[in-house]
Amino acid sequence: MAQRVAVADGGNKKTTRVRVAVRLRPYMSKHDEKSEGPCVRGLDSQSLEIINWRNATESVKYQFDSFHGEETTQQEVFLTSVKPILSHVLNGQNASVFAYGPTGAGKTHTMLGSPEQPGVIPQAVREVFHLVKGKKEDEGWDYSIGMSYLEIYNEKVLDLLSPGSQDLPIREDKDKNILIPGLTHTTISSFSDFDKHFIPASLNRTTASTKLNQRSSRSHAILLIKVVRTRRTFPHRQQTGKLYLVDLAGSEDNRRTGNQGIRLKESGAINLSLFTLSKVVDSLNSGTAIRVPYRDSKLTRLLQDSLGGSAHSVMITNIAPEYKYYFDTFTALNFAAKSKLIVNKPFTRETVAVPMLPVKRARDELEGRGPDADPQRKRPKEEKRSGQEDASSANCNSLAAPSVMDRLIALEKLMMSCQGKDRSSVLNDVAQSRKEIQELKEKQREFESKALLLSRLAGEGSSGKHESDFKNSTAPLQKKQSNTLRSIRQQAVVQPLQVSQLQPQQQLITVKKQSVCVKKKPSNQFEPPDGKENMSESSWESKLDNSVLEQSRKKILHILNSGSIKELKGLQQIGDKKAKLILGWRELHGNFTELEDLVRVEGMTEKRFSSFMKANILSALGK
Ligand SMILES: Nc1ncnc2c1ncn2[C@@H]1O[C@H](COP(=O)(O)OP(=O)(O)OP(=O)(O)O)[C@@H](O)[C@H]1O
Repeated sequence: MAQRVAVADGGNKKTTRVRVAVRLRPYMSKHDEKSEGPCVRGLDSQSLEIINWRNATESVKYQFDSFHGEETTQQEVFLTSVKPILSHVLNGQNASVFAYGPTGAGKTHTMLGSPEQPGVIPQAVREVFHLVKGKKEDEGWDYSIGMSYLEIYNEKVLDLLSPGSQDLPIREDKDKNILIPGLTHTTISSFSDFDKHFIPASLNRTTASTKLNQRSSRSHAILLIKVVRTRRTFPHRQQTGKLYLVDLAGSEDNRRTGNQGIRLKESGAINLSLFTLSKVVDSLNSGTAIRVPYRDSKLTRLLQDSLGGSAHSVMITNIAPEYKYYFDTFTALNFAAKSKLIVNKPFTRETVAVPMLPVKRARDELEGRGPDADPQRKRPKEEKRSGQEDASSANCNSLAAPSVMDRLIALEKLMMSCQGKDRSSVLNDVAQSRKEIQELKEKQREFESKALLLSRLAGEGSSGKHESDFKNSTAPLQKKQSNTLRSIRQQAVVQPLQVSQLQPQQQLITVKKQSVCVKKKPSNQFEPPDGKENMSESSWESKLDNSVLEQSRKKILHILNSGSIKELKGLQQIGDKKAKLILGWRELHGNFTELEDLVRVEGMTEKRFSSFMKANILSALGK
C-alpha cells in the first residue's frame, strides 16, 4: 500500500516570500467619462509610476518583481510570472497564484481569459500536463492529476463541481495539510478532460452586475490542481503537490460600485477576506510576524499550506489606468509594494501661488448664499501654508481638504517607513482616509453646479513648471486638462470643509452632518429612540455622574476600535456574529468616531444600541 510522506523542503523551515507582479489593464475610454487620460503607466519590466495625488505634476514610482504593461500578452504574463513555479508542484510542493485588485481591473481576464486569449488557468493546467508527460519517461514515478473547484462566497465554501452543495468545512490534518472534506475531487487525464469539467463549473460561480463591471465576480474562485506521484518500486512513496489558482473577487469601494443590500453584504465579506489576505502577505513578506493570521478568513485558512511556508506563491495585482480607479489603484499598489522598495520621487518643489477662495465662501455655499462673494479674496491661513499644498489641492483633482491631505501625507510617509512593522493599523488608516476622501468628493459634487470658475492659474501655473525626476525617456505623466477637470479643480478650492479654524474633529462632524447616509448625534447627548421602553432605557443615564459616564463611554469606544474578536465578545450583548460584523465594519471604515456610530453596523438598531449602552455601562459600574 502506498505510504504518504510529509513533504519537506530540504528541512528548510524558512518562509518563502510571495512574489509580486503587477499587471496594468489597457486604458478604456468608456471608463473615463471626463477624458482625463491614464493616471498610471509602466516604466520598465519591474516598475511603474502613478500620478501623485498631492500634485498631478509629480508621480510616485513603485518597483515589483515584475511589471506587465498594457501591451503584455496573456502568454507573456504566464511565462514570466507563473510558469517558473509549476515544476515544484510535481515534486510534492505546493504553489499558489492569485489575481488581486480592484473590481474591473482585469483579474478574471488574467486568470481565465478567453478562448482567443487563454489566461493563467488554462495555460498552467496545460503546462502541468506537459511537465508530467516529460517526467514520466525517465523517472520511477507514476503521476496522477486531479482537480477541485470551489468558491468562497460570503465566507461560505461552495463546491463548484457539485452546485447546490452546502458550506463545506476546512480542516487541517496532523501534517498541517489543509483538507476540505466533502469537496468533489475529479481525476483528469488530459487538458480537454479538464476543460470538460472546468467550463460548466465556471458558470456556477457567483457573479453580478455592478456599476463598474457588468459581470463582476462576487466570490473568490479557487481551482485546485493536485498532482500525486507514487514511486513504482517498494515502499511506494507518495508525494502530493497542490497548485491553487485563484481569481479573487474585486476589492471594492461601495460608493463607486453602487452596491446596496445583498451586494453590500457580499462586498463586506469580500473586503474583509482581502484585508486578511493583505495581512497574511504582509506577515510573510516582512518576515517579522510571529503569527501569520491565516485563520482570520476562510480564504487564507484554505490557502494556508500553499501560501508561505515552503510553498511558492505569486500574486498578480491587476490595476486599471483610468482616474476613476485612482484610489483603488493607489491602495492596491501600496498593498502589493509593501515589502518592496517604494521610491519616493525627490522633487524640487516650486511654490506656485494659487488664488484661493476665502473660507467664508465655502460657508456661503453651504448656507445657500450663493457664490457671489469676491473670488479674488484669499484665505490668510491657507496662504501661509507652503504653497506647495495649495498647488496640490488645485492640481490634484481636488482630492482632499487640507486636514485629509495632511493625514494622507503622514500616512504615505508611514507606509514608506514601516517596512517590517505590523501594518494593520496603517491599513486601517488607509481605509479611514479613503472614507473621508470619498465623503469630501461627494460633498464636492453637490456643489459642482454652484461653483464659479475660479482661477485658471491653479493648474496652468504649475503644470508646466515641474519636470519629472524619473530617469525614463517617456514624457512626464500628466493629466489631460479637460473642461470638466478644470471645473473640478475649481471646486477643490470651494471645498466647504476647508474651514481652517475648525479642529479636525469638528470638520469631520461637518461632513457627516451633510452626509445623507450618516445619522449623527452629538456625543454624550444620545437621544433615546421614541417609545415607552426607550424612555426607561435612557433614564438610567441621568442618574449617573457625568464624568463616570464619560469614562465608561471612552472605555467602550476603545474596545470597539481596538478590541480583538474575543475582547469585543467580552462586551455585553455582543456575540460572535456581532463581534465579526464590528471587526468587518472597522476594517472597511476605520475607527468608530463615537459610540453612536455603532448603529451603522449591520443589525444594530438604535433600540439595540440603547440597550447595549445601558448593559455595558451598568455592568462596568457593577450595577
Ligand atoms: N489585459 C487586458 N486586455 C484586454 N482587455 C482586458 C484586459 N484586462 C481586462 N480586460 C477587460 O476589462 C474588463 C474587466 O475585466 P475583468 O472582468 O477581468 O475584471 P475583474 O478584475 O475580474 O473584475 P471583477 O473583480 O469585478 O470580477 C473585461 O471586459 C475584460 O475583458
